[in-house]
Amino acid sequence: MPPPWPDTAEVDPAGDLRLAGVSLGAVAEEHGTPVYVLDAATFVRRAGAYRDALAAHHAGPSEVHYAGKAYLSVAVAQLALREGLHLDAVSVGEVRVGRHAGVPGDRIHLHGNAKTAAELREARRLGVGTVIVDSLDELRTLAELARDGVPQAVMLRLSPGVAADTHPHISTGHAGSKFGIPLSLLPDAARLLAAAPALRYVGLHCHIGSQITDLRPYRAAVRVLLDAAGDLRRWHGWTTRTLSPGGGLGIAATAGEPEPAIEAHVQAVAAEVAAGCERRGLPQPKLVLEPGRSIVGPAMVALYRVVAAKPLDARDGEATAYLHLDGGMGDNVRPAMYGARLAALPVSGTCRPHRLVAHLSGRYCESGDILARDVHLPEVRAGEVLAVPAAGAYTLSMASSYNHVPRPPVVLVFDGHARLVTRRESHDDLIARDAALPEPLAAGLPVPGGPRR
Ligand SMILES: Cc1ncc(COP(=O)(O)O)c(C=O)c1O
Ligand SMILES: N[C@@H](CCCC[NH3+])C(=O)O
Repeated sequence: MPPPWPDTAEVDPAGDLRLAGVSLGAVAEEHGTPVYVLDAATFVRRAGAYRDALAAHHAGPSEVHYAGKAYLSVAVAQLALREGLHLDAVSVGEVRVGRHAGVPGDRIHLHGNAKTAAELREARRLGVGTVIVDSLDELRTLAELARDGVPQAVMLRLSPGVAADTHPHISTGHAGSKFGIPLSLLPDAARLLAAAPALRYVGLHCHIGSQITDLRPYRAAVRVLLDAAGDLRRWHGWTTRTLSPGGGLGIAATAGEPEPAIEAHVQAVAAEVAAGCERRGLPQPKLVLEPGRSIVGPAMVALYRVVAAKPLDARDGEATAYLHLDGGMGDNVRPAMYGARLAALPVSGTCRPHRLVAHLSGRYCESGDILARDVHLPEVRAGEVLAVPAAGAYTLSMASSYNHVPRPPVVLVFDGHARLVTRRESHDDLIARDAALPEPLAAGLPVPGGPRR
């Protein structure tokens, strides 16, 4: 099937949807719904496309750092590692998943705009290789921590002042962004670094945003990084060994949406780095890219069961009905938060003619919990299972247990096999953190300072 479906998606002769040879209807029966299904082959092909394109188009060394914020689990960290990828972690929690999965500390970069001293200390204890510093205060904190005698490799995250055409919530490199060190503060950052002998400057980073389909802003961002590399060389004689223009490549989530090819993106970045270094007389750095969405997004399909089909009194847009699903904004907040558009098809009788236009409504107690509007579908009845493609990125990683609904499981499919790699959260998991009302209050004693009874 064409994108946005995963590489191995097909409709079998009985008219049922399969992934990696596994019936999605069978996955829904065995594991319940909602359930997320991860196609290993799609993940591996996309990870490999980055790795191979970088090797082909960049003259120096290169690394692909899988951005765990898009979606991270032990199995996914291991899959990324198996493909030779490194890990971009944005919290100690993500570092721990990586380390637990067997990712060596020196293959982990730690990002984040508000890392606390405690987090930085813990990251160092866990052996994190490079810290991507986001502010002058963080540089001071790190300099203090590195007085313990353990040197620390650092990259500076710059705020490049480059606007990317994407949703404002996921634009990160424009002037005024909360992320990165403003260019005007680069001299101060360099002075702090120079005064901290335990901090080792290795390079520069920026990230202009996410779900980006126009490649031009990447070129602009690379030029800003290379100008800064030239400044640091002039001021302090430093060599920028590593250059990372971040991640952010967009994907298609519905048929016909534009999706830039991974190789074209890598080639554009590498060409700008090569030409820019030559123009400035800088050595070719190690080039790092940090894709998240463009690797895992298209590799996952979410399965929901239709709980009720509710006809509308009057047409709403094109839709004549709501299909109430057993999931929604708790497992995929993207439509509510960014206006993301999603597609869907039934897993059985997938090729039936489209006779229905419906809104796919989530189960959460919010009017805004609509997963997709005006979706063209076959006549779907209550009880049927729908598959939503391109569901891998920023869905489960942003999931909540709103309404005390447990978060869904993940089933990995490969070569005719299906394996549960993350179990469903249970009601016991959700209750486990709660303590009962303290004894005196439970016994009805008055609360000091509270109203008299
Ligand atoms: C620093 C950094 N690197 C990489 C990424 C991954 O972005 P994406 O998942 O859009 O490729 C992000 C998220 O936007 C980020 O903030
Ligand atoms: N959560 C965002 C992406 C955030 C990128 C973080 N730097 C999304 O779903 O599109």
